[in-house]
Amino acid sequence: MSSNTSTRPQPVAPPLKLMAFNSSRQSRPSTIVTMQPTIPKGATSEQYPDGWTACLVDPCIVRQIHATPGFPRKLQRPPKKNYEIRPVDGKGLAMFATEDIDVGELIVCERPLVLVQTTVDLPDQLRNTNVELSEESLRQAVITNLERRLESLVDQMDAKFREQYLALVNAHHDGSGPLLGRLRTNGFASPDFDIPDGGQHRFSFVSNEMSRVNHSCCPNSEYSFDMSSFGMELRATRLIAKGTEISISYCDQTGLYSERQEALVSYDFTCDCPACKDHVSSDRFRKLLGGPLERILSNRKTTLDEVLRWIKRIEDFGLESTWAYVDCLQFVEKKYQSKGKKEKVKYYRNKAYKHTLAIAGKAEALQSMILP
Ligand SMILES: C[S@@+](CC[C@H](N)C(=O)[O-])C[C@H]1O[C@@H](n2cnc3c(N)ncnc32)[C@H](O)[C@@H]1O
Repeated sequence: MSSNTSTRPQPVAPPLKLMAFNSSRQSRPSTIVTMQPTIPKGATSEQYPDGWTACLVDPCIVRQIHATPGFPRKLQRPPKKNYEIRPVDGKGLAMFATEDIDVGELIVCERPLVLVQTTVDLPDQLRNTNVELSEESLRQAVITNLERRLESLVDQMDAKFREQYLALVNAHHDGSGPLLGRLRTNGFASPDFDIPDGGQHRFSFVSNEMSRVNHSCCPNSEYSFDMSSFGMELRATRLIAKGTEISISYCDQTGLYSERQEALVSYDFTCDCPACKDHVSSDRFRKLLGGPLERILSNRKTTLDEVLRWIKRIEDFGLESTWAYVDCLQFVEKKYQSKGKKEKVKYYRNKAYKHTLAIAGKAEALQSMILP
């Protein structure tokens, strides 16, 4: 997810769309390996209740993961299970709150089933051929290649995790193959890794329970990734009342209706969230979240009341998972600070912290408390 009002790095992203395939014949081949970090060969899922991740990535990525301070920390689980997964009309399975869940509260923390580098080079036989191939043929060749690699990866998974992966939904009927289709339907983009070739590589995580969270353009939760525990974390971005469906956004929720529709096409459903139902007013507001709000927040003359009204409007449009919202909260905190209103400062600081925690995870939230 990206924000129009902040240049801060966004460590998480929505579930993947199939990546821009590298169709350059000259490109350097990347070595892709299959491995399971830190888990001894032959280990079973019973021995490792936190699970582990089958990786289909360049070996240098595995080295980077291993070099993360504290890796592999134990997963931080919520103190009590606060959700259930059950079918819902027209959406397949869905995740529901089984009690009220507060902003910033952890809902799910799980180790991904797979981590896959989704930008892959052309198979050797195609790279070495002199025959000109159409973009579509190249795309199909890369898809087939990745499907084969995924077959080998899935074959090596523990039986329980393999079963979980194969039970996921595949919404992609465009020649992706059953394993790549599942990756594309359920994948979450990972944080960036440094690759020595300097290329723009992309990675995708798939996990078990979190894959059951459906989409909304005004979601009530957000995903982040904690590298040291290698855990995917889902937290509430507004109060989720018991019985409410838990949702995330699969696309940039600050995008306009037409942009969101386009981004969602490959998931094979029509979004009927409030922003899509009333797209005229939601588009009008979303257009303001970019440049106009940014200018308002950087203008010294902007008043506290003005930004408090913005906060209310962002909440009315269900956009609390955006950086625009956090930026407004931090603006208000600073204004109260300049007025010496300690209680208000504490309140808004805590609110900004909880939202940053939900959007970007603990490391980023702690960092935001330290920064002036
Ligand atoms: C990541 S899966 C989510 C869990 C899925 N419902 C299941 O049964 O496992 C994504 C798929 O769920 C369905 N889906 C997600 N959000 C939806 C929504 N707002 N309305 C209808 N279907 C949705 C679509 O079929 C989509 O391709």
